[in-house]
Amino acid sequence: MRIVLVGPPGAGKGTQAAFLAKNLSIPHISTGDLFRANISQQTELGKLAKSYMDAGNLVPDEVTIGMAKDRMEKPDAENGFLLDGFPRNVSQAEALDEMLQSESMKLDAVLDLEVPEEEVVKRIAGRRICRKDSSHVFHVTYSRPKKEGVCDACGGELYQRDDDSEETVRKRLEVYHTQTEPIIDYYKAQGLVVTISALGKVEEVTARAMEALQSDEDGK
Ligand SMILES: Nc1ncnc2c1ncn2[C@@H]1O[C@H](COP(=O)(O)OP(=O)(O)O)[C@@H](O)[C@H]1O
Repeated sequence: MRIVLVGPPGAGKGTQAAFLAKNLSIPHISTGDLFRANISQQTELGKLAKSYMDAGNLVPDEVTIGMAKDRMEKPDAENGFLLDGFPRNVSQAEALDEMLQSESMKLDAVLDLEVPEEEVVKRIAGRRICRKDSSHVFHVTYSRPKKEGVCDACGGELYQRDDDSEETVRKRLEVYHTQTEPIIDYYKAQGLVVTISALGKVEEVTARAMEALQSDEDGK
């Protein structure tokens, strides 16, 4: 299966993607994680991306599309993938379509995670992420980790992302509305969009997503 996950920052895309990719036996490809790996390895690409990310802006398409394409061409992605954070604007969506068409492939579904705006700001400002596994996310506001700064799941160090300050979150939301949301209509025109609510427990959202993807497949 080839799936694209969309939704505002803080919708839980990364968390859901990790579970869904496991359930569906396809690789989870997150452009945000690819950028963060480049930042921690201090590559040229990482240095360039960081300035955009810290300001809450999109990294330029020239850089992003090439990086996403390289990752999708890896052997593990031959039979499918779950894209998280890509495409993030209409020109990236067009580039993805062109890339898939040239290989006679197509997307199976675009899963849209819906969450109210107030919830997003609350979730992100209080979130801490594990350095060992970025799908281990904790919210100091409600699921406080048992020991401050330590991941309950694996013992890794928890940190706050540089772009998770309230000011940057507001900018990321604005960028989401103006640049990313239009891809939902772009994909609706292709009949690919499946929308679910991202509220509730992590496992409830995963179950909702699996069910929606399944009935979408059955309906095709
Ligand atoms: N496809 C993309 N195009 C441009 N920039 C991207 C893309 N994916 C990630 N980024 C950059 O990385 C940042 C973090 O993305 P991500 O980890 O997906 O977090 P979130 O979905 O919570 O905003 C974005 O704000 C943006 O600067």
